Amino acid sequence: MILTVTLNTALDITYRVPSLKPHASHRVSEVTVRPGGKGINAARVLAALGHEVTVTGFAGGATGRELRDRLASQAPGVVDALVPVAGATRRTTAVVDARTGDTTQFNEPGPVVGPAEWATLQDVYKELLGSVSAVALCGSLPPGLPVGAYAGLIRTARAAGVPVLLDTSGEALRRGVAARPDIIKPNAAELAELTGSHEPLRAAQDARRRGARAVVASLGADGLLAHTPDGIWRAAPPARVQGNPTGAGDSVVAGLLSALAENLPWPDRLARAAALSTATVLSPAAGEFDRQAYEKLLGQVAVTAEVNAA
Ligand SMILES: O=P(O)(O)OC[C@@]1(O)O[C@H](CO)[C@@H](O)[C@@H]1O
Repeated sequence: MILTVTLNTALDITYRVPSLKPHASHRVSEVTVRPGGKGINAARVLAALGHEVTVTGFAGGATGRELRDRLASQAPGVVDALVPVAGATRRTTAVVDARTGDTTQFNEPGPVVGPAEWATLQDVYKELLGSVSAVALCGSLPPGLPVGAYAGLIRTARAAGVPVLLDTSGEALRRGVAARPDIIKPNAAELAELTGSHEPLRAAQDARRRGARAVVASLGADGLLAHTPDGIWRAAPPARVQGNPTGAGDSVVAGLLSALAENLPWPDRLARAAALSTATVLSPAAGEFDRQAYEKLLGQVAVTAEVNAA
């Protein structure tokens, strides 16, 4: 069983408009609503790959109810261990410009989580850790939670002997890295913010020095860069694809955990993660991927070892 934690879950709304223009009124040609937030997206991909997966995090209000209903109906195989909160789960809106293919994202802050709710979440998490082989901690923190929330969850996972992956940003990432997670999965901007370096290889090395055991950086169309105790690799998909990139990073997380659960070596983990990520861009909504494209891409991702010159 794999566990994903999304402290700031979201009802994900995707609007498709013919052409997005600031200051203009738009007719939305297509609306997609999905249970979301980064860990929930990763869990949906893991379940589609055939893994047993449980999600925890917070859900509250009418949006939280809708999220849970949709999880039951749209995410078969994902076990719901979400913790109720008094505040309402946020909505996040992605607007896809059909002309350019560009996506613009609006993320609400999320409900204020109180100390008693946070304590309940930590109890549920500790109990779940007893029956999982790996855990991913994903996304932003809702207001009210301590900025070291993920760092605490990482320490708990380490004490339980469960491999832990962290995918967050800003100060939560900085504190989390210091708690020594097994893997972090920043994008280029998050890695640069953490380390002050815009050179991904140097930045990944620095992030490891700060405490991450392995770093897998998602570099958009340039694919993945992995800096690990076993070596350094780049994984590049065969070509740049057009589509909705929302959730592409969550599919990297799913690919890494899926291959970790099967005990695959790093190059195979990276090939799976890069293929899933690209296949997610080709599907209309986060948490979903084009299976045919994924299977084709798996054999086409180029994974190359890099010599560490630093
Ligand atoms: O505010 P966060 O937690 O950083 O990001 C939230 C979010 O934009 O990330 C996912 C795509 O990765 C969406 O499903 C979700 O709504």
